[in-house]
Amino acid sequence: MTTIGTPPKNFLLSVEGLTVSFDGFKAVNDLSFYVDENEIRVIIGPNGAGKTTVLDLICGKTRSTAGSIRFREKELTRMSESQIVLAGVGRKFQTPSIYDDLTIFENLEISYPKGRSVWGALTFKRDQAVRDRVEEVAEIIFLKDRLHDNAAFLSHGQKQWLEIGMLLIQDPELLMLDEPVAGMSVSERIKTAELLNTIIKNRSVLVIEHDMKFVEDIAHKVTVLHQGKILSEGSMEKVKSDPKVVEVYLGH
Ligand SMILES: Nc1ncnc2c1ncn2[C@@H]1O[C@H](COP(=O)(O)OP(=O)(O)OP(=O)(O)O)[C@@H](O)[C@H]1O
Repeated sequence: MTTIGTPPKNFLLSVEGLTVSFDGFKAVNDLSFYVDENEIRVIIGPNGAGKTTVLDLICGKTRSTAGSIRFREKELTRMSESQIVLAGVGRKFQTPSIYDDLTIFENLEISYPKGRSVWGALTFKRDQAVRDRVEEVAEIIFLKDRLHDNAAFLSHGQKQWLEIGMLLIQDPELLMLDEPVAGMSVSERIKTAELLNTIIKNRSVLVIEHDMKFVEDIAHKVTVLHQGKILSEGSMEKVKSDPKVVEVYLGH
């Protein structure tokens, strides 16, 4: 029998029935959510709600017990961490993993994907393409005039931006960030919101965040997790006024 009707919408990321059980404890429990193209989605929720575990599952660091994670036409639950990166999913962890003794230029340069060059043996052209891309990314992360300084001299916030830049240079279609503004100054936080709004022209961003002011500045949609399940979902306005969210999270 054929079904006639509107085909399901093509989301960039479709998470369905996702479950992971650690010794019988379901840290993520039958979770479903959908992320659009060019969307900034923020996941919030109390400590232990399962937020980090969701990102671990998407990037392949943790294996699911059940459920599906569709990204474009690919089923990520069956792929290795490196295959998931190649498929276009970038993940930034809380602690920056930049090289302090290299310059900002060098940090970005070493993150440029190898073997993706269309120039073949024309090394000269490839080098120019890398330099152009490094400069383009440096501008987005507000570090264009610092390219030849060692990363050690950057502020905490600038180091976070550099690490975002090291992911951006690989041009991921989905970028996942775990508490990107933790420890940042107010002005750095505002610039980070600006940065995210620039980069979603070519991708979607999935962010875990506790800083509600920042969430208000960036979120197109908020997913509130509690005990591995969705407690509420929608605009910041909507979830903020949801009594369940106030009770388990925002009221504390
Ligand atoms: N590898 C693991 N083995 C056993 N339990 C785990 C593992 N990873 C996470 N958990 C448990 O799963 C639950 C969810 O943890 P998770 O770190 O995803 O929460 P979170 O929402 O990110 O919290 P926080 O805001 O504190 O970072 C916690 O109870 C945690 O102890």
